[in-house]
Amino acid sequence: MAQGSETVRIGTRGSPLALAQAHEVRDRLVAAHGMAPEAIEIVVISTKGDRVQDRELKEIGGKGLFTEEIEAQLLSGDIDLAVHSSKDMPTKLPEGLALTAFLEREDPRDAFIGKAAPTLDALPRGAIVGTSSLRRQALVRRARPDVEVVGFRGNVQTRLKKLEDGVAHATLLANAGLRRLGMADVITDLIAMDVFPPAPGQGAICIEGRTGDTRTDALVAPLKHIATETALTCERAFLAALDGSCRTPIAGHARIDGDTIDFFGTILTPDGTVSHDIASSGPAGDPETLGRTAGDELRARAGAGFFESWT
Ligand SMILES: NCc1[nH]cc(CCC(=O)O)c1CC(=O)O
Repeated sequence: MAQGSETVRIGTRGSPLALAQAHEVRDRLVAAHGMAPEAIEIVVISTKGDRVQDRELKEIGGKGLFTEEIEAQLLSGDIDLAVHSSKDMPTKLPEGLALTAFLEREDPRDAFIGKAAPTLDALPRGAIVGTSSLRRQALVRRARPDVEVVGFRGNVQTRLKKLEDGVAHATLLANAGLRRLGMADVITDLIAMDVFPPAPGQGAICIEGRTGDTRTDALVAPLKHIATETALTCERAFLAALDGSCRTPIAGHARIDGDTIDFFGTILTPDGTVSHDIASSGPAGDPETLGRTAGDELRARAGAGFFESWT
């Protein structure tokens, strides 16, 4: 392990959600291996995405906004593994790193947190919905072209505070994240996935490690959930085929049913007026092909102009 010591060092961002996830991984490692909790150290690493709070994420751009500094410490050996939300992970990782485990996915749905009304459907005309996610902005506009969407950055707590302060009448957050924070009581509705398909990877915690690091691979092996890994491989192949950047609203979700993967994907224009959907199924043994094929097909159907019209 790092620096020749026996201690396992877990790198994470410092947001309350990231810390909750890192602690969950620590607890599971302790339980799986009967380790002493002190043998696992949680190392908080500040990323560019955490530091820049005054601009929209799509303006700062670039992939790996929340991962670069963490990955540098993985490569240098300062940490042994990193815990992430799969949803925040770029499709391409630096040479020498890999996603070595996916924990069992929790509910992938988006939660609606409404002050003016309990559901998106019930919001009055002209109500303000705060969300900085391009996917959620586009999906809200598709479902409710008569409401106003405003950017809403910051961590989960910051966004809920803005809602309390009356900056918006409603917001949307991942159910899984709110549950991990013990904050599910703020939810007023869970939105059906056909109206509001989740982001690829939503609800699944993943572990990033060094390729070929057999010691950490063995350590995380008991935490692996194979159906989640299969689903995530499919969703990430879909995203990669679309060259998903921070600027394109993309939703995608794979579900494993026995030997079959059922995949559903959507791309939208940011204003929600144009969207393309795909539903396809394939063998669980080849999630990569299913995801990539779905992405290629949506890309072809949308046409090049679709992606260039707003970037
Ligand atoms: N970009 C922030 C982020 N990354 C992952 C989650 C939720 C937890 C998850 O999807 O596992 C969130 C917050 C949110 O979208 O509400």
